[in-house]
Amino acid sequence: MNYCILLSGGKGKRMGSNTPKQYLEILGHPLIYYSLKAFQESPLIDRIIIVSSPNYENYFKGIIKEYNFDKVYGIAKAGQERYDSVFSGLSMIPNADISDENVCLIHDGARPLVTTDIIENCVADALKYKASVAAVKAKDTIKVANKEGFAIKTPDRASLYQIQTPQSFGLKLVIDAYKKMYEAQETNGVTDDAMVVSKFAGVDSFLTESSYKNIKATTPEDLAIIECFLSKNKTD
Ligand SMILES: Nc1ccn([C@@H]2O[C@H](COP(=O)(O)OP(=O)(O)OP(=O)(O)O)[C@@H](O)[C@H]2O)c(=O)n1
Ligand SMILES: C[C@](O)(CO)[C@H](O)COP(=O)(O)O
Repeated sequence: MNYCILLSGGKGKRMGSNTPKQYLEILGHPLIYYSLKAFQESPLIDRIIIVSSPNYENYFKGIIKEYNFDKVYGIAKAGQERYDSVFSGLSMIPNADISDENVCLIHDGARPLVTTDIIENCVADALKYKASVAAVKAKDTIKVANKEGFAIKTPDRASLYQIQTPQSFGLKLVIDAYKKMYEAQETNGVTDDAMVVSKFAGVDSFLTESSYKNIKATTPEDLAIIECFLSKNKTD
């Protein structure tokens, strides 16, 4: 039984819009619709848990019915931070399914360009390596800055990757790691799930090759790029 935790509980401060970015409409649908559809269509995903603010529960109930998104197992309540929302989603999984034979893909609802191929590769690598993160090689030269704003180091680009979602793990592994993080009260600076699994379960994630198109809507200019790729997908 493979799960997807689809995160839709953020406020999108960096986007600066009144509506949280995952509900902004592009080509007739809110962004969140596109990733929900991709997970619904993946033959490797059995159940989807959406994590959202209660204000959007009716929106989800509506599209689940309209588009027959019958893999949606539940809608969990979003937390204050991304990691709280992830744990809220994980907490909905029944004990009987908590085994590393089952994998859980954690996905940002603000990444609408995830594909069934990316999902397939993530599931395969999570089963093979226990932990996988979708990633692309950094294309730009990356500098490390000092506090005064001067570039002081240039890490070797060959070892730098931009990390995306899905982030995929054996179910027991990821749930145990999250529990340990809360027990230790060490949540400072946690921006993704691979960090939690590495620090609290000692398992490093395999970098699963993803696509440069799988971008996250973070700031307003991302929306034009996403619209361009989504419209291309429609005509391909
Ligand atoms: N408390 C939170 C915070 C984030 N997310 C989700 O996690 C994903 C990635 O987070 P990010 O891009 O940081 O979203 P926001 O927190 O909404 O953005 P910002 O940091 O600009 O406020 C998004 O799909 C977002 O909806 C969530 O479910 N619950
Ligand atoms: C998980 C993530 O999408 C990986 O790139 C990211 O860390 C989400 O949060 P951020 O605040 O945009 O870093």
